[in-house]
Amino acid sequence: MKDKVTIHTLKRLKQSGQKITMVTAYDATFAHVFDEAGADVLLVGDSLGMVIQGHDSTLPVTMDQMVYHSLAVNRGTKRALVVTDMPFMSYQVSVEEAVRNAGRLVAEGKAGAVKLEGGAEFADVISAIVRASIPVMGHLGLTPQSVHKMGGYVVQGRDEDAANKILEDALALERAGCFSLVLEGVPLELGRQITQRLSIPTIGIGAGKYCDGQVLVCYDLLGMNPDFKPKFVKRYANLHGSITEAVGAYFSEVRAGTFPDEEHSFKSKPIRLVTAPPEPTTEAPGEGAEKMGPVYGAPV
Ligand SMILES: Nc1nc(=O)c2c([nH]1)NC[C@@H]1CN(c3ccc(C(=O)N[C@@H](CCC(=O)O)C(=O)O)cc3)CN21
Ligand SMILES: CC(C)C(=O)C(=O)O
Ligand SMILES: [Mg+2]
Repeated sequence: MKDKVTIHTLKRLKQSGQKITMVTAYDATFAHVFDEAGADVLLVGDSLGMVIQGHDSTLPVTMDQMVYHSLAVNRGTKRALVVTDMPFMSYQVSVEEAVRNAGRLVAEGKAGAVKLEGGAEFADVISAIVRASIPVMGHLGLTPQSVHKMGGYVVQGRDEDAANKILEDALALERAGCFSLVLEGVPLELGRQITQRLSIPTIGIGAGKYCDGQVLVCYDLLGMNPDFKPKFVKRYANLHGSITEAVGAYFSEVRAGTFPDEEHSFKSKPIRLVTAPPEPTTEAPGEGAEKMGPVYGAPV
């Protein structure tokens, strides 16, 4: 087996100028495909609240759900580093709760690292988790758990003050002990400058080409949702189209009676079934007989 990716692998990739590949995964089957395809990092993103659960934000996602998906992704992964998002309210209340929850993701969910959103105001939380020997990935810029504070999913750091604040936060996260950080929804030039100023690798999503790596939500890059196409998403496949075609063909064949055919059916020697048909019932139909329909409820 190819060597497992660790936080040290990622630092070496930055130092040698090689890009880091990261994609979200939520289950073992997709994780296995992405791992074999060469992902360096698999992110069990709290975006699962939107793409798996159908919510309109990531806020309702719970710790138990992140543990469940993290374990599933872990089982499908051989080489990639599995990073699991800390969900909303699992690290904001107190340092103690944050360390305990990060510990659950690693101990119960078998994550190799955790990710949390926020800047300098979370430096104490991050250093406490790192002190517990749990690697932490930061996440700055467009931080979806702050959707109400941001007033929507809006690009961050467009003016000089906002850009400087994000750079300060990035430096604070590096000092606090993050091994890497996600930069989401910031202008290309800010992505470039932060990447240049940090010794830890930056992973961009809508943060331009100068980041040390890139991450996308797997369903976005695979083209699963024709109604979701923000500027930073590139579709490398049209799974929505392929799947619609595939299940459509299946439904047509079922309706036409051409599936299953002989090739997809089990054969045996000729068999004569000897079990007698049931005796006609003599009892009066009991309560609920009506609901059972004409076959069982039929008068005798
Ligand atoms: N499927 C999916 N992909 C994601 O990238 C993603 C999620 N879900 N859920 C969690 C967050 C939410 N994200 C989002 C959601 C919407 C936009 C969006 O609509 N952006 C517009 C407007 C940007 C602006 O006004 O500044 C765009 O065109 O990029 C961006 C990021 C990123 N994350
Ligand atoms: C988009 C990535 C960075 C993320 O945090 C998620 O998928 O939840
Ligand atoms: Mg997330």
